[in-house]
Amino acid sequence: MTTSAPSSRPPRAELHVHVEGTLEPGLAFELAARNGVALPYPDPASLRAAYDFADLGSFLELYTANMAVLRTAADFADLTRAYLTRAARAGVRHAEISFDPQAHLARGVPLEDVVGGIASVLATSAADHGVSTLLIASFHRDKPVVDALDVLDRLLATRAPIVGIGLDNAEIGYPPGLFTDLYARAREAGLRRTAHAGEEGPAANVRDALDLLHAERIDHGIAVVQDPDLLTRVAAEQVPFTVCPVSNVRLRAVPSLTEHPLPAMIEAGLLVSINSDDPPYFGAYVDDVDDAVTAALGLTRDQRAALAAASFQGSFLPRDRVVAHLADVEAWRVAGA
Ligand code: HPA
Ligand SMILES: [Zn+2]
Repeated sequence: MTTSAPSSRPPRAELHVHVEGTLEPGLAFELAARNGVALPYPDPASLRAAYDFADLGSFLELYTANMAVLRTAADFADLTRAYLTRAARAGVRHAEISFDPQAHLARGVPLEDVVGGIASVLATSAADHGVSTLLIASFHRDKPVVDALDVLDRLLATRAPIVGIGLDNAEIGYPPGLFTDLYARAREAGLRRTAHAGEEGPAANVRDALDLLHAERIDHGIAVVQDPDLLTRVAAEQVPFTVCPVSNVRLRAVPSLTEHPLPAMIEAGLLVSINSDDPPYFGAYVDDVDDAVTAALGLTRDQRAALAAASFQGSFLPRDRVVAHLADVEAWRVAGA
């Protein structure tokens, strides 16, 4: 009888990944050639070498510039497919994928092509990749709320297959309170709600995302450790936090993985998962993130299983699906015990 070795990584959900941020330099060059777009780098290796960031702003500049190669529904489909292929290898069983509709509208790419291209691949992701998927429309904090409201209305009018909304881009100077109308409208429309908060900004942004936006989940949220009262509250409420430790180091929100607040968040009893954010830009898909934090922080198998379990518990999946995934995580945990 043969027994297969226990998988080295747990099954997990990825809850914090921007589809535009999954653009590999090789695919960027392929799409550039296909669309007759010139990239200001001679080859993929030179582009990858530019993935060295001083802060969130310098990352957003390159991330936004590279979107120039995404022109057609087929481009968005290819991008999404490439991510799912790699995510499946990382042990991802469920992915909640964000996209930035405003970034593409600003470049004159029709909303239908963006949503249609991504959704065409997500529709069969479980069969094709063994990864179930949900789509999140993420709005830009540094653009006016009326702009976001207009795009949300268009997404609703066209019955875009989105499960919820998010909030991303620059954080400093753009507090959650600017987007109360957007989140109220999404809530009325029955959409789920997540928001980037406390990435570069203060813990108050996490509190405001919860209290003013009624966000159900917080993306990043690492600043929460600076506010003991808030930390106690989010632990009691089991608010999901989608933490991206490698992203935080690469964008210099945190000096190093060993100094990352992830252990403090775990210690406080938060419902915290680990995620990739923008994998090629930060040199790590979620399996690489798992390996890196495990090595840097000395995580135990039980702690890694708890992070994977939290990824399903923090998802927007129905309860019965969460329970089924939790059984798989538990099987992984005991297989290595
Ligand atoms: O981590 C992020 N923060 C803000 N905006 C973003 N857009 C892509 N990734 C991010
Ligand atoms: Zn993000």
